[in-house]
This record gives sequence, C-alpha cells and structure tokens, in this order.
Amino acid sequence: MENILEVHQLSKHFGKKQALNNVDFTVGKGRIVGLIGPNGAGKTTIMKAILGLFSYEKGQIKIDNHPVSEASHQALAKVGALIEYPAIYPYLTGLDHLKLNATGDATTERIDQLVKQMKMESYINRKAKNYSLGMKQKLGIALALINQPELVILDEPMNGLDPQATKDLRDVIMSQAAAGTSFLISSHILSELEKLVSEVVIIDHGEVIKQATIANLNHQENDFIMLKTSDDAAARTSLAQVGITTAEAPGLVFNQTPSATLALVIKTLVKADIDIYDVVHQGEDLEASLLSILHNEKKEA
Ligand SMILES: Nc1ncnc2c1ncn2[C@@H]1O[C@H](COP(=O)(O)OP(=O)(O)OP(=O)(O)O)[C@@H](O)[C@H]1O
Repeated sequence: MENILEVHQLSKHFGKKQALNNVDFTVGKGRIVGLIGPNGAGKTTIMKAILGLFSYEKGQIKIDNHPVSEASHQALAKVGALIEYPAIYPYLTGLDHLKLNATGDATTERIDQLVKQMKMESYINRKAKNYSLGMKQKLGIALALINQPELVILDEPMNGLDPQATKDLRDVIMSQAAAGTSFLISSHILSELEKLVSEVVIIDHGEVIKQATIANLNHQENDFIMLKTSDDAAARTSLAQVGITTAEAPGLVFNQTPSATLALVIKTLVKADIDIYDVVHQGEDLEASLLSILHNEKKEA
C-alpha cells in the first residue's frame, strides 16, 4: 500500500525534556489512523511537527514522498488540519471563514456541499462570536476539509461535539476516506475513535509502543472467550486440571493463549462429558486494549 505520510525516527526535545524519541509510523492512502496515548505522550507534538510548526533534531517526515520540515512546507499544500483550537474571527460568519479559506475551482459548490454534509446550515450565516464550542469545532473541521486535502490531521476533533454532531462528523470522515482522503486523528474518546479508525498508533512517553490494525489489537493482546456449558462448576475443575484458569462471569471466561487454546478447552470438556451450549468471543474494546498494552509496557520497563 502506498503511504501518504511517513514519519521516520523523529526525535524532539523541549529544553532538557525529550518529547519524542525515534517515532516511526506511517499512514496509508485512504486510511483513517488514530493516534492515541496518555496525556503528555507526545501526540500534539507529532502533529505539529508534521505540519512544519515545530523544528526537530532528528528524523524525517514525508508527505506523499516529499520531505516536510519547519523550512520545507511545499508538501503541506495537500494537508488540512485542526490542531487545538480553530483560529476563528468573532466578527466574521462561518460562511466568511469558508470563503476566505477556500482555494481552487468550484469553491461555492464545495462550500455548499460541506455545510450541508456537516449540518451547519442553520448558523453558517451567523457571526462566529455567537457560536457554541461545538459549532466552532465543526467550523474548524470544515476549514480543515474545504480544500479537499489528501491528508487531514485532526487533534481531538470530537471535543465539544454532542452525540448527533459526533455521528455527523464520523459520516463526513468516512465518506471522505472512501473517496481516498487519509486521516490522522487523535482523541481521548476511544469508544468514538474505535468506530472510525482502521488502525492505531499508540504513543507513550514520546515513543511509539505499537502500530496495529484495530482487528489485530483486539486479538493480539487478550482474546477472551466465554463458554456456557451444562455444568460450569465441573467444567471449571476439569479445565483447572489442564492448567487453564477461568474467570467467573456469567458462564466461564478464559483468555486464549498458545497454551490455553479453544481446541484444548473443547477436548477437555468433551472428555469430561460436559456439553458446550455456547462459545462467544468477547474481544476487547479499544480502551481496554490500550490500557492493557500500556500496563504490559510498564511491567517490561
Ligand atoms: N511548547 C512546549 N514547551 C515545552 N514542553 C512542551 C511544549 N509542548 C509540549 N511539551 C511537552 O512535551 C510533552 C508532549 O506533549 P504533547 O502536548 O505532545 O502531548 P499530548 O500527547 O498531545 O498530550 P494531551 O493528550 O494531554 O493533549 C509533554 O511532556 C509536554 O509537557
């Protein structure tokens, strides 16, 4: 797969503090990638470095194969971004903002379409000083999207959005990604991010801990399987005898590992003459995966 963004060995200090340490990751064309990690991990610093807003001591950033740095901005013409708070002028309307920022052909059509898609029609002609936090946030996102960028970088885009606006934003991002736009998105609202991204890059203490698809994340770390049997107590004892521990939930829950496979569980229960009524893969949500990865990383450190 071709990459729209490549970050190689990126390192940055603020004074003595190392904010980024050999950060490596990629964003494939048309992919929606989540940048996640605890507060202060380095997410915003990475995004600002990609946008040429910060210098860095070491490493390389390439957008569509062209290098980007504080001194080399050309490739950023293909990028739209919303980092921290949108730059909004209180005495201009939302429409004025979009008109001022739109470049290229058919700007009126593109503005109309985006305003409709983002459901901003009712306030787009009002002065921005009267906008709520969520309205400003939507305008900031519309400004990032207006010039049909190839890569869109959004830092906490769901901030201040109500559930309907969050869903509208998700629909807009999905439809743009389907048309080939790539996204790098940070968010603390992992339950929302999970509905949107196909991949995540996990950052902690300025380092990439992991880049993985959501499907791989959910299955690599913890693969919980729940069983319903004809006799859960007897099943628990039989499984303990072959070294498989089960948690008491509704039914029997075990974590599938190379030494505790579903195949071994089924064989053991059949041998003990216990019927299996149901087998459910529980998987993990993004939040649980993130916490367990960060927890394991601390244990290994
Ligand atoms: N301009 C700056 N000057 C000095 N230190 C900074 C500056 N910007 C960020 N840092 C430090 O760099 C580290 C990474 O910060 P960054 O804002 O990138 O984290 P983040 O992952 O975006 O955090 P959050 O989730 O809280 O937004 C933090 O320790 C922060 O204090």
